[in-house]
Amino acid sequence: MTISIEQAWELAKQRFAAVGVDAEAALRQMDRLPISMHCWQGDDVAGFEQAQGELTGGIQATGNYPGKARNATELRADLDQALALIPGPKRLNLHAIYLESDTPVERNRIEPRHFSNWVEWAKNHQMGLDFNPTCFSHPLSADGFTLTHHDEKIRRFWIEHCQASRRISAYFGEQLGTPSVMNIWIPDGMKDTPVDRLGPRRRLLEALDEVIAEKLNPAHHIDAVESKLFGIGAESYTAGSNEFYLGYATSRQTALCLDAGHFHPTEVISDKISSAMLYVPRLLLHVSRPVRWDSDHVVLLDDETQAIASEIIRHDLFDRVHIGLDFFDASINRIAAWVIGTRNMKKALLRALLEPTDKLRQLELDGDYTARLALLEEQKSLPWQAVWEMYCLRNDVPADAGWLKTVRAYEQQILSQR
Ligand SMILES: C[C@H](O)[C@H](O)[C@@H](O)C(=O)CO
Ligand SMILES: [Mn+2]
Repeated sequence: MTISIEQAWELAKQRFAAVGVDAEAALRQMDRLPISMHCWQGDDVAGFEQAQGELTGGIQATGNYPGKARNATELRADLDQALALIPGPKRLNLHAIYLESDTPVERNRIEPRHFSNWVEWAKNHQMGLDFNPTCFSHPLSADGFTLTHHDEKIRRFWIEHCQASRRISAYFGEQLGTPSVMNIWIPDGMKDTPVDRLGPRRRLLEALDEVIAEKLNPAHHIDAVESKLFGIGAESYTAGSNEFYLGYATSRQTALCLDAGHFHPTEVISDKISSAMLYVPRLLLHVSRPVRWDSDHVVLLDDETQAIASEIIRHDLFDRVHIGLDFFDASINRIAAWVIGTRNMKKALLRALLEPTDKLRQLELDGDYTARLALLEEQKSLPWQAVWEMYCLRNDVPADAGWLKTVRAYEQQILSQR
């Protein structure tokens, strides 16, 4: 006998109701939690500038799976495929190098019009856009410094690039009716032990203050800053460290971006959310999967992804935490990578929404840690998957691994011809 998605859902609803959880309410909450998908998974962070150079800045996309997007039209078509296989609200996160122009445009001269096709596309999808200045893969970042550069002319170029990026971000927000989160990440650092750790950080502080000086409508644009521990070729010193940006975001009240791959190997960002939230107005998450280093593997439904989701749900941080993804795997089908990682993030959110948190909280307050552990473990095997499948059904996307067939067909018809 085959049990239908509807039948399994009815049974699951009763199982969750028995532990005090309203599964229907959980599905309603899912619609309040968009995931910002990163465009750069589709082309290995190459972008569409006229003079394309190599990927620099201490980050790497490894693998050469065929079929990567070569222009914005192809990237949008690939995104369309991925989006159609992921349930619920999504956003798209763009980098400045994904501009469209017939003639070369210097990065400090980029304008909203270079992104108008993206805005039209987002309108058609009823999606918000997020943005990032691109402070890497450029001749003026070749020596490893951008906003911290000791050469005032080069520093000015990157300040202007970030200022121009903010105006594009505000244009996204104004056009789409939802604020664009603009994240600043710079690769600046040193391979070997520096003598002067303070100078670059002081210059970064001043440069960022200039970048964010222009007042923009917070309904259109949100500033975020992203720290990092080290990059390839910048192993000994990173100017934009965790302490630097926690201080910056706290003192300037910008959003703080926590990337899962940007800390020491045993540190987890799930444990940083509750601390940072006490000091900064908003968080941006770059959910990623570091394997031994900041390797940007596809997000799994693993303990840390679950812990991140649980933190957001348990503390009702829906409106203060922006969930973005940051992985780029070039060794597998790139559309499948988006689908797997984004569905996993959403599954983690749903599982968190199906947790009997009030009961667990009470047990903790009562000091009954035995029951807390017992319940936490038992609820892992409640039938959340039946709720997930109903969510997929209602959103008209494949409930199970059936989505892979669609990706394979697209690979055969489209990707293999590139
Ligand atoms: C391409 C992204 O902006 C980049 O991955 C950045 O967010 C980062 O995490 C660098 O390690
Ligand atoms: Mn990141």
